[in-house]
Amino acid sequence: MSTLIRNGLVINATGSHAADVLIDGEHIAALVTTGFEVQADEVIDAAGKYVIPGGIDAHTHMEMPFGGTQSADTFETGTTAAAWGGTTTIVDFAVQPKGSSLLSTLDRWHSKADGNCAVDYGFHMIISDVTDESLKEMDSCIAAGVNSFKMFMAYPGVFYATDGEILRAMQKARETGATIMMHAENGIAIDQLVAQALASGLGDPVQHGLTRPPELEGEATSRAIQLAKVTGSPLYIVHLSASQALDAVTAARDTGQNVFAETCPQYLYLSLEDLARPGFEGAKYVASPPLRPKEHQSSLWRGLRTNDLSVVSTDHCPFCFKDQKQLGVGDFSKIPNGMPGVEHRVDLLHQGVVKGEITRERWVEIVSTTPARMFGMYPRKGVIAPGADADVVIYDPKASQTISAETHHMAVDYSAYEGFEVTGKVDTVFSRGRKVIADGAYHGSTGHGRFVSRDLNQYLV
Ligand SMILES: NC(=O)NCCC(=O)O
Ligand SMILES: [Zn+2]
Ligand SMILES: [Zn+2]
Repeated sequence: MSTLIRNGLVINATGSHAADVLIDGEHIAALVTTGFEVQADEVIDAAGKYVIPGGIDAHTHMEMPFGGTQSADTFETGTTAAAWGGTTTIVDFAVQPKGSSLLSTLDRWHSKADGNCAVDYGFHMIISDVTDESLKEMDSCIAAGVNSFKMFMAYPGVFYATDGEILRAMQKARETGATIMMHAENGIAIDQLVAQALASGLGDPVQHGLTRPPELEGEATSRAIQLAKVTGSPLYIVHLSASQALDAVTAARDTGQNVFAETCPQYLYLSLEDLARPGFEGAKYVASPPLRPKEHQSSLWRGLRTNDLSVVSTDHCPFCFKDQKQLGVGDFSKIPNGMPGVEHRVDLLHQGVVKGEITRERWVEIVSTTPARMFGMYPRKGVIAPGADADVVIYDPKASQTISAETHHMAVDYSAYEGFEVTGKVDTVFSRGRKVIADGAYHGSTGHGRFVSRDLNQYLV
């Protein structure tokens, strides 16, 4: 089956030009001068629209166990919602329970995802038990296409790793070429602040933000950077939310250290004011790190322009308001941490283009090309070029839409962006040559999505 996308504006991270895109089977076969005679089984007119590489969301949590419940999207519902939003690859986190091996964890995540995804997927591994055995098993994970490992400086007693444990994992990463991803918040200090707030009778959702001050994200980020420097390991800071943390990343990058960071749409568009909504509404916005006062947002946009922030991922980790978030009524520390977003990342970042914060090429770079490069999928993914997977989105930059739980496809009963009016809309989505979204309908199938075994990082960004 071949498809010709005619008359669109092809946007890659490196530039934009008018071209027709020929898809043959699962791959992009050619970029052709607009109007040049080419035979294809199907021809789609993309006049007035953008043709961009499918989005890559490098940070999702489908079916993730957390705080006695699990995130509401399955791999099936979550990847279908991703497709609706122009994301054709997710990288989800396999979570090692304490006492389990990394390989049994990987098997467990494969059994959840394999045969159930609408678009392609890969895995990172969360190491919550640093033992001689788990460190050895990092080699087997790498051989199995999983070469990025997340660690936590937060959540003592659950995922938390000591500085010594982090140092050992970083040494192993240095030796193997793996990437260490860090949840950088000082969990030991935060736990004290949480206990003090609860002891004073302060249980509302806004306390989640007040007990996790930005300084404690800045401190943990600096500490992770120093540990990475000592070991010579590259470091990727996940879900960076605070200007203090960004300052630390910027300073390290200015000295040439291999430190990278992602932020998330919620930190660009939502704020502590949302956590402080009346009643229990703020629970919808509980995620860690927490939403920050609004003034952090301009620093984050600046970081995206200067490439001190290289990626925007969603940290999609949805919990329903009606039952799951209610676990924390009266005690904010029991609200399951996480927010939905996998469906809206490409659109929300396009608002950065509309408002003049970033160029449209930078938009493509942030939502697709850099995650592909950073996590060993480039040039298979992240680019419109001959030979690449035909993960292609036709995007209408002029269409408008209103985000709402009434119309979204994520299996969660609220939208963090309810009522947001956005300019731009996904028109058609191809996943490895298969048309999965077109004419306002889903045409994909569960099980089309394939596991992406990722190559070791080349640090091209
Ligand atoms: N971010 C969040 O609150 N939940 C998901 C787990 C994590 O990424 O730390
Ligand atoms: Zn995290
Ligand atoms: Zn996360």
